[in-house]
Amino acid sequence: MDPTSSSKTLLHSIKPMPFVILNRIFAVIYTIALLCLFYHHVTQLSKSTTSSSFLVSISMFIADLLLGFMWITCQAFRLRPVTRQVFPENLEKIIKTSDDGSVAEDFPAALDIFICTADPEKEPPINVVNTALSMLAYDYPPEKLSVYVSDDGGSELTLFAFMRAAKFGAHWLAFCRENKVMDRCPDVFFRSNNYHPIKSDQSQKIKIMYDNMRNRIQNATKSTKVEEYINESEHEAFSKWTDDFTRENHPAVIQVLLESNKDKDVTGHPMPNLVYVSREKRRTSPHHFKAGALNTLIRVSAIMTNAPIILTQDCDMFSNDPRTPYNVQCYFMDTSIQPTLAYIQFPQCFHGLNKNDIYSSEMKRWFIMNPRGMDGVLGPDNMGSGSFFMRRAFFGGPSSSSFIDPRMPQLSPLYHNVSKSTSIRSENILELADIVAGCDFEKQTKWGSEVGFRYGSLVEDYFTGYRLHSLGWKSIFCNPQRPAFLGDVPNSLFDVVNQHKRWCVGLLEVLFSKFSPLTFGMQTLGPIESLCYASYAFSPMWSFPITLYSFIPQLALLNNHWIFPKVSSIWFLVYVFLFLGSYIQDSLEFMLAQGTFARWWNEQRIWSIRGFTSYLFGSLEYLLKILNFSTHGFNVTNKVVDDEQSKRYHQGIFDFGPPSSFSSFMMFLPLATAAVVNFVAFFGSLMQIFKGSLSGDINFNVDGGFLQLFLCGFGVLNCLPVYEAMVMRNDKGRMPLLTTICSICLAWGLCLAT
Ligand SMILES: O=c1ccn([C@@H]2O[C@H](COP(=O)(O)OP(=O)(O)O[C@H]3O[C@H](CO)[C@@H](O)[C@H](O)[C@H]3O)[C@@H](O)[C@H]2O)c(=O)[nH]1
Ligand SMILES: [Mn+2]
Repeated sequence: MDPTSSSKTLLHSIKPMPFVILNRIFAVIYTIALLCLFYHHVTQLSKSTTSSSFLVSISMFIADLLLGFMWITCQAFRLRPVTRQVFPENLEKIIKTSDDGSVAEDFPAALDIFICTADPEKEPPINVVNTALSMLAYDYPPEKLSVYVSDDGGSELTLFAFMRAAKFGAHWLAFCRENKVMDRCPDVFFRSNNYHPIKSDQSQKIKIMYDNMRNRIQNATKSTKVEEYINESEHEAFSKWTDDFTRENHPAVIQVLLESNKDKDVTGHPMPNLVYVSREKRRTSPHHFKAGALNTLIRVSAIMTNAPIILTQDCDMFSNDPRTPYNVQCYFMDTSIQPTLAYIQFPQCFHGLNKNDIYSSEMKRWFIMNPRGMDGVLGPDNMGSGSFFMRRAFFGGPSSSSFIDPRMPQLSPLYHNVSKSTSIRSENILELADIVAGCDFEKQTKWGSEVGFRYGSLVEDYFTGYRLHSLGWKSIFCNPQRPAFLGDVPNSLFDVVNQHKRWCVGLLEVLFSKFSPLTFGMQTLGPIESLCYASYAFSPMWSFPITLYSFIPQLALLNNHWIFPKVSSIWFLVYVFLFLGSYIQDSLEFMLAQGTFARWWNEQRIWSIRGFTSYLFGSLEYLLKILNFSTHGFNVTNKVVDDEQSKRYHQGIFDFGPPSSFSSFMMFLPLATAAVVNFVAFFGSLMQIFKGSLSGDINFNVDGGFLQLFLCGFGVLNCLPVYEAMVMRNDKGRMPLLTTICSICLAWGLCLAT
C-alpha cells in the first residue's frame, strides 16, 4: 500500500515548511557575523591591560562562545521542518480494496493505553479517572482497546476511584456513543457549552451520576479511609493493603476492573479492558520512576492483551478527540513506513493557559516548532505523553536480526496469540502478571538498558526516543488542528521552574553519559538529528551566558567601564545585528506558529528566568549527585489547583510559590539579585545622565555606554514582575521577604566589590 500511489487512497502527506531557504541564507549571514564577533573578542583580549579588564573580556568572550554554540545547535531544527496531514477518510477504501481478508480483520490494530499516576495528593484521583474515561470512550472497537493504569503511589484511593469509574463508565461510554459527544473527558464535557444543548433527561441523569461519583471519590480522598466507602464485595480488592503497606514498600497489586469479553455498558455494548496495576516496590530495589512504571505495564499488558500499539499518557493528559487512535492508523497502515516506525508523537497541548501565558507553559518551541524540525530528519523526540508506540520498538532495532527476545515467550511483541477465550481475570494470567510486576523481575535482564523504556535519566521520554532513533527507528510528528490531548499546566512559577529543573538534571545525565549526543549521537544519527538532541541536552548551559550577561555589563556600567563597542564604531553594528537578528527571527517564527507577540515576549522572559533558576539549580543538583552528596528523585509536578493561586494565575500575576520554604527562598535568590543589579545599574546611569545634562558636566559617555545601558533596560523590562513581587505585593504568591532582603544585600555587596 503505497500512500502516494493514487490520490484516492492517499493516507497521509508531508510538506516542507515555507521559509526554509530564507532561514538557511540567514544562517550563513549570521555565522559570518558570529565569526566577526569572535575576531573582535580576540583583539579586545589582546588589548586588555589590567587583570580586571582581562577578566571581563574573557568572561564576555566565553558567554558569546556559548551563545554561538547554542545558536548552532538550534539551527538544526530550522534546516528541514515539515508539516504533515492525515486522510483517515481513505482508510476504509484501502481496507475494502485489499484482497487479503486478513487486513480487514486486523484493522484497526489492538491498542493498549498506559496511564501513569504517582501521587494521589499531587494528582487527584478524580482527575486521573477523568483522563482514563476520556480514553475508554475512544471511538474504537472496544474489544481491541485496553486501558492500564499504573499507580506508583500504591494508593487505595486511586483503586477506589477506578472502581467507581468502571461503574460510571458503563453509562458514560453509552452516552458518548449515542450522542456523538466530542469532549469525552466527563469533567470537560459537563463544564462545556456542548453539554447544555443536549438537555435531555438522559443528560441530566448522567450529570447526576457523574456528580455522585465525583463526590464519593473526593470524600474518600478527604477522609483517606477507603473502608467506609466500599461495600462487602469490594473488600477483597483491597486485601493487599495490610498495615505494613507503604508507598515505598508493598507487593504488586493488579486488579482487572473491566473485562472486554464480559463487561457490557448499559446498552449491552462490550466495554474495553480496564486494569489497575501498582507494581511491587521494595526499598532495596531501584524502581526507576516513570520508566520503571512503564516497563512494568509493557510486561503486564503483554501477558493480558499484547496489543501491537501502545499509547503512553500522563495522568493529567485527557483525550480531546475520540478519533485519534483511528486517525493514527493512517501511518500504521502504511507498509512503506511501518517497518521502521517506532512511535507517533502528538504535541503536549494544554488547557487553562492564561491569556498571555505568563510562564510560557505552552512551550511552543519544545512541543511544536522543534518537533517539526526533527520530523523532516529522523523524527521528533519523545515527549512522554501522547505517543503511540509500536510495541516491537521496545525490543531491539527494526531489523529482524537485531530483535531482542525477552526470553519469556509471553512477553514477546511477536506473540499476538493472547487467547481471546482465556479471561484476563483467570488465575494463571493474574499470577503471571504478578510475577512480571515484581521488583526483582528485571534483575540481570536487558530491561531498561536495551529493552523497554531506558533507565538512567530523569527525562526517560527524551532518552528513550533518542536511543530508539539511534537503533535505526524513526518517528512521526502528528499535530492536528484540534489537539488530540490536553493537559494541566502548573499555576506557579515555583512549580514551573522545578519541573524544568528536573528536566535539566535528566538532560545532563544524558549529556555526560556514554550516549552523549555529540559523540554517540553523531555516529548513530547523523549531524542534524544529533544536533537537535544536543540542543536539548546542552540547554542547562544557557545558564552561563544568561548569568554573565545579567551581571557583568551592569556592574561594569556602574563603574563607568565600557565593555561593548561604541555607537560610532563599526563593531556596534555587529552587536546590534546579532542581537536583533536572533530576537526578531525568534519572534517571527513564534508568531508564524500561531503565537502572539505577548506570548513570545513571555517566552523569552521565562527563558532568561530559567537561566537563574532551573538551569542553575538543576546543574548544581546534578553535580551534587555525581559527587554522591545527594540522591534526587522524580519530583512529581503538582496538579492540584489552589483557588487563590489559580486566581492570581488567571490575572496574569506571577506566583513565587510557598512563601516560607527554604527551597523557594534559594530558588529565587539569584533571580532577585540580578533584578536588583539591573535596576540599580539602569536607573543609576540614567540619573548620571540626567544630572550631567543639568550641570553640563557630562561624565557618562552615552557613545560608549549605550549598549550596556540598553542591556540593563532590557533586563529591567524583563524583571518587571519580579520587582512587583518584591515590593508591591502582599499576597501569598509574592517574592519571599527573606529573598528580597538577601538579594538587596547581595547586590549591594557585588556593587561594592567591583
Ligand atoms: O515515579 C514516578 C514519577 C512520575 N510518574 C508519572 O509520570 C507522569 C509525568 O509526571 P509529571 O510530574 O507530570 O512530570 P512532567 O514534567 O509534567 O512530565 C513531563 O516530563 C516527564 C519527564 O521528566 C515525562 O515523563 C512526561 O511524560 C512529560 O510530560 C505523571 O503521570 C506521573 O504520575 C510515575 O508514574 N512514576
Ligand atoms: Mn505533567
